[in-house]
Amino acid sequence: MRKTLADIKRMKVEGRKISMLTAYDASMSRLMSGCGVDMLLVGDSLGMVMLGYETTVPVSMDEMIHHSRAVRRGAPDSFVVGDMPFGSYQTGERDAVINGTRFLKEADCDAVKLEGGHAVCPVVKALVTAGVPVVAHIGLTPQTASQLGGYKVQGKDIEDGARLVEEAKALESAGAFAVILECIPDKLAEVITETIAIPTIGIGAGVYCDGQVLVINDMLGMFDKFTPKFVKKYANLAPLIKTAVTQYDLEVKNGSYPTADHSFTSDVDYRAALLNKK
Ligand SMILES: Nc1nc(=O)c2c([nH]1)NC[C@@H]1CN(c3ccc(C(=O)N[C@@H](CCC(=O)O)C(=O)O)cc3)CN21
Ligand SMILES: CC(C)C(=O)C(=O)O
Ligand SMILES: [Mg+2]
Repeated sequence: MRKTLADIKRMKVEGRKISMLTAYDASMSRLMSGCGVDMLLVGDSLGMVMLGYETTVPVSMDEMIHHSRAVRRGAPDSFVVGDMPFGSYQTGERDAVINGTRFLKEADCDAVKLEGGHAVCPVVKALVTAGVPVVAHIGLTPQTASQLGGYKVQGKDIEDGARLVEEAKALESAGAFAVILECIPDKLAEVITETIAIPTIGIGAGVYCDGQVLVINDMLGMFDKFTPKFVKKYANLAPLIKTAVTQYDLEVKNGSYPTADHSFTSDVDYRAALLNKK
């Protein structure tokens, strides 16, 4: 059964932790569905993880829709959140609603996510009014990381911490149903979590958040370009993948793959019939 918005919001009230992971394709979302994870996020991190871009900035709406549709096909019963890419909500409420509704109409997403604080509150309000549930995202906001001086921990002094608390409150008032807190000190995340009534979902924001999110390829140990401090590798697939691919290459080249076990047979004597040979 697909969770509802009310189910997610109720989890904070009842003190049950919310688990979220990214998913980018149908094979993975199919494997992940039924594991108990409350929400799948089709993150614009797919630009870096799946498409080889250096940042999330170049990711397009069409790329996000393409991957969101795949995730939905693999996990018809999961709560899926589509990450609005850079440029899809910065040009005004009208564009944000046009793009946000695309995630629901074309990819059957349950909600969208977008980055930013006070600046995006009018857009959050417009989306929610239009019927598009919104997850907010503050702290380290990768789409504007260049303005933050890179992928750096945010809210490290009291002034910046206070700003993040105010942003969280404003986003709640604007109608967001949850807030992602990325790369902020754990005790600041605790204060934000106690201050707002909607769930906080942390990534590099410590244990006091109402939920957690990670990039699936990071936690499976199959993304080795960089590893943020907050990543815990629940598996180490990279060496397994490399060993398997190396072994396949060896066996193809030495003729030990395929064997009869992996081949199809027929009683027809093809050599005699087609080549007139015995
Ligand atoms: N594979 C992957 N995982 C992610 O978590 C992720 C992406 N890609 N792409 C989009 C953003 C970028 N993210 C990042 C990337 C790097 C750091 C990082 O290296 N942070 C430093 C903090 C340094 C500091 O300020 O002390 C770290 O050491 O973790 C954090 C988040 C999170 N998102
Ligand atoms: C890291 C999460 C929160 C995200 O925005 C993404 O995967 O794009
Ligand atoms: Mg993102």
